[in-house]
Amino acid sequence: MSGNLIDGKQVAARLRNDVAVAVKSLAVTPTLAVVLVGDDPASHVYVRNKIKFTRETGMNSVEQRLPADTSEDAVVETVRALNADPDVDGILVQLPLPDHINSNRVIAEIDPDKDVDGLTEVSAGRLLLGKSGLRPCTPTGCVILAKETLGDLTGKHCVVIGRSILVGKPTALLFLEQNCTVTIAHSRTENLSIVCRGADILIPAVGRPNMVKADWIKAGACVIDVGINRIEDASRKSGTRLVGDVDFAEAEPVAGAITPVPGGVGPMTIACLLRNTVLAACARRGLAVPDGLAI
Ligand SMILES: Nc1nc(=O)c2c([nH]1)NC[C@@H]1CN(c3ccc(C(=O)N[C@@H](CCC(=O)O)C(=O)O)cc3)C=[N+]21
Repeated sequence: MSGNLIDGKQVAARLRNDVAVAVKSLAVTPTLAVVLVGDDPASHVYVRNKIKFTRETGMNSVEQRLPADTSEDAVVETVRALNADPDVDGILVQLPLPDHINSNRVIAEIDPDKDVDGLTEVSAGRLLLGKSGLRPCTPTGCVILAKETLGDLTGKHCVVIGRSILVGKPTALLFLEQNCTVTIAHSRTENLSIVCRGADILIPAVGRPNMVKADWIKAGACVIDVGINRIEDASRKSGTRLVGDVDFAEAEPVAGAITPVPGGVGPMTIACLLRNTVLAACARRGLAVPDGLAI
């Protein structure tokens, strides 16, 4: 491995350890509830991992598995029951939901104080207004990795490619909170490569394999690749492999630091979910943010 790799697996393992230490220090055991509707195999793998890590960090997990033909009303009722359960600190509704269910309606039902994905309107509003609240996991993971690499981010030019509600917009706001100068670039941005080349921190979050080329990157820049794209690869047993939005082979020699895919932002997303579960458990009880979990 080259010296400029940002090891997301290692940083995530450290954060999970910090979470475990924080959990031990609490008088209560935080509980994460995961709602999984249907039988999408990828979703089942993700949920299994989330539950495994939740238990490894000393927390409780409750799993609500519902069949694919569950009605929207029934999913809403499930969320309401978890809202009302005082033992549940965090609620995660695994996305995507089956086509006949309106995800927005289901997410809107989640108690914002239990919204460990940071997806509700109230969570988004709190982030925009700079109020305390639960922040989305992938964007938080990006900030932690950038600070791990660069230290204080004040004054750095951060270019986020992508304006999604899940990643692009909240990522821009979180880096603004770190006193960065933030540009949100997207599919309609003119001279995209030149805009990106101005970045001290470049964060592609588009979902297009190998889109970001070497000449989009300022020499020495920190590149945090949010893309997780499965592409065909006949040389693999599975016939596929994961790549990011960055053409890694080209970009790696130019970047000062760069996250691989897999092993970059992905593991941080799950670690930040665990962190949010502890933060939710503390905030609901009026407790301060535990040592080691502040950003
Ligand atoms: N309510 C909700 N919240 C989510 O946060 C959420 C979701 N639904 N639905 C699906 C997406 C996807 N997602 C990932 C998390 C970790 C990895 C991850 O750890 N990836 C590994 C590789 C895993 C592999 O090999 O397949 C890595 O990048 O190293 C990937 C994807 C969270 N999501």
